Amino acid sequence: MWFIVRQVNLLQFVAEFWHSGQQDSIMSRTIRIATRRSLLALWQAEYVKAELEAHHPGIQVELVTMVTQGDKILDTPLAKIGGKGLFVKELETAMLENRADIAVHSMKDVPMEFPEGLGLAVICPRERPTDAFVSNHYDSLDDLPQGAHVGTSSLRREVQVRERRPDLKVSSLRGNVQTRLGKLDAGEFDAIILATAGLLRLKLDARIRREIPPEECLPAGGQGAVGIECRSDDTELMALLAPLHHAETASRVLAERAMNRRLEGGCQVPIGCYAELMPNNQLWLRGLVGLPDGSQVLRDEISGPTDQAEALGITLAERLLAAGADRILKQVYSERG
Ligand SMILES: NCc1[nH]cc(CCC(=O)O)c1CC(=O)O
Repeated sequence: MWFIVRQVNLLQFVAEFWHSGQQDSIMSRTIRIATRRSLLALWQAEYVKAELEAHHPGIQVELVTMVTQGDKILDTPLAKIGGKGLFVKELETAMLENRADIAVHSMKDVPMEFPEGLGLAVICPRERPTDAFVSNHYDSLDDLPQGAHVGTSSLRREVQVRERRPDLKVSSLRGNVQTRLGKLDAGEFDAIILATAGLLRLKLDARIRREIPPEECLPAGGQGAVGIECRSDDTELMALLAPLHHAETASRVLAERAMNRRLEGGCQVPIGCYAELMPNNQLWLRGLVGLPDGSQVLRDEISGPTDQAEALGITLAERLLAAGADRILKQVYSERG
């Protein structure tokens, strides 16, 4: 997390550099965006392309599309294939080999550590961070009949669904957003849970039966936020990216990722965390760790100054660990291999 902090300071520097009238040579360069080919990944890359073009008229931006391990392995639950960064490694290699300049990521899929030579330059404004209940027949989890079948790709959602409704059958649902909706429509599930942000970005708002509030389903760290990774030595590029950075979102995601990192969790673990900005520069962070069957769920929360986002995340993680999160996570990892 120190990396973000360092990069944000660096951003201040490059913003000044930018305004000091050095932009002419920069405008002639082409920015290559490495991206996966899923519609959601392409939406995010196109969003960054459009933002760069709006801030820097005349600049050239290209998409370089690629397929990642995470796109290839579709028949195994994410928790089993594990491997942090399943969706990012190929994009990172492309940047390190100078076949691309930036990669655009959903922050919830970005591993905590970056390879030598790469770092997170920018976090863009957050879309809605919640999960969405999607069904062709029912309005909400509470509305589902006894024993109904729910599909979800994440242990975090499974914990919270089973805690609320131990009678429901929850199974793994993999694939991109369209694939998952297709499985629902084919009748494989009575309902599925997806990130609201993905549905909104793909103009699938009509599929959302209910936006689940964080009290009922605490989101994953970084959910709904898009981040931009680039080579750490490319200060010229960072100057161009600087206007896309959103400090409020960055503070929230910093706290969430600090908690995840201290718990050694990623997107594929039964951990929820969600930070909100409150009046007087306060940050409110909530965290959750649980067993996928919902039989044990730990929750805690913390508030403090926004400029201590990272420390708040670490403290909350340590409180959860002291309350037994360690034991819960060990049990989950040993069961899921
Ligand atoms: N794990 C896949 C993933 N990564 C990011 C999003 C949605 C958009 C976001 O959180 O920014 C999704 C789809 C989902 O969980 O339904």
